[in-house]
Amino acid sequence: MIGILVVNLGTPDAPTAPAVRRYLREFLSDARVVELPRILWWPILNGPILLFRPARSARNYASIWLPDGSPLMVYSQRQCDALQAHWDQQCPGQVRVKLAMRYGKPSIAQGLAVLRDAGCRKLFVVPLYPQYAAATTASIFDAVGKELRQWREIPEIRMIRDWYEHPAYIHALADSIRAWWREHGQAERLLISFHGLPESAVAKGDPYRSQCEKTTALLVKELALSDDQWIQTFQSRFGAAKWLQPYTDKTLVELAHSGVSRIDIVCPGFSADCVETLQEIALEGKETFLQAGGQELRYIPALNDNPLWVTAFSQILEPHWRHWDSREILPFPRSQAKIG
Ligand SMILES: C=CC1=C(C)c2cc3[nH]c(cc4nc(cc5[nH]c(cc1n2)c(C)c5CCC(=O)O)C(CCC(=O)O)=C4C)c(C)c3C=C
Ligand SMILES: [Fe+2]
Ligand SMILES: [Fe+2]
Repeated sequence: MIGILVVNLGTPDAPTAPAVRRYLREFLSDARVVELPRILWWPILNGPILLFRPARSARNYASIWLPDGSPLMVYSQRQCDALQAHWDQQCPGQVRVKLAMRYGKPSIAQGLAVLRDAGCRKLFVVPLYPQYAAATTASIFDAVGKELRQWREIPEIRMIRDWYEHPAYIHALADSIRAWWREHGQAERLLISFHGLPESAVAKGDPYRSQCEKTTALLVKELALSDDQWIQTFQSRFGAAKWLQPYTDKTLVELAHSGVSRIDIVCPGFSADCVETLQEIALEGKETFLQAGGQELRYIPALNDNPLWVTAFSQILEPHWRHWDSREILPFPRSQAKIG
């Protein structure tokens, strides 16, 4: 049996200040996320941040909360259900997909235990981040390593690091945007917004910015957009330090002031919709743009459980399985191995 541990960031379990505080405490205590020396960071985190941010953040979560819970959890779980159904059909009984969250529940330790108990001796760990950042991807690998330190017998493991330029991912993104344009029409400008990162992380060698730029270059090429039809930005900055630029919110104002009235926004770094896309972009970004004089801002949903993404995901893993012992592993159906 092959196990696939699909890992996303994690999310509060309720849109309330206490639940958001618990979540932020765990998330922002991770030294991969905030790299300041602990002695400096601890009083800031336990002072102003955990005092004031949870209430404001909880209001943001409340504005996009779904009947079944936090969007990040709901869409990540649907994605895993769709992946499980895909492999149940391709090779019944041979693959087990399990969702885990880096912060909160279901934890990485719980996810690994479920796969072990299901008899998985070969394991993929797949962070749901197409672009590598130490703050996200490496933190998941840390947590997997930390948990496995307590196991006597560990499985054979492959960690999928990134897929920012994989043709199947680019193709799925482009197809989902084209499908959206067929249904809703195309605005004057496509804004391609990625989660931000402190500039200092890139200065220390994080490949995140160049991976985002490569994703954008491949995407606009596949969409055959000319240079005046798109713009790439970074959103969700946190704290006072300089983050990657151009900033999404400032760009929205500048575009409105320069006479652009209709914008479509897509966020290719988010595999599942969440507070950063549904609240910060689709609600707050829209308000910012309209207040600055723009007329329409439309958010193009993340890939979520789109069948295009399920196919792309299986294609991203495909070469990895082929390298595993073929006697134990299902032969990968040739029809699935082709891209396009
Ligand atoms: C120093 C702080 C942060 C870094 C660095 C950071 C990097 C980073 N984050 C994502 C993806 C997501 N972040 C999300 C929420 C979120 N991010 C931060 C801070 C940093 N992120 C905070 C404080 C929050 C919580 C919301 C808030 O209070 O503003 C989410 C959504 C979670 C959800 O529950 O919906 C995602 C996804 C990436 C990809 C990244 C580095 C590239
Ligand atoms: Fe974040
Ligand atoms: Fe945000």
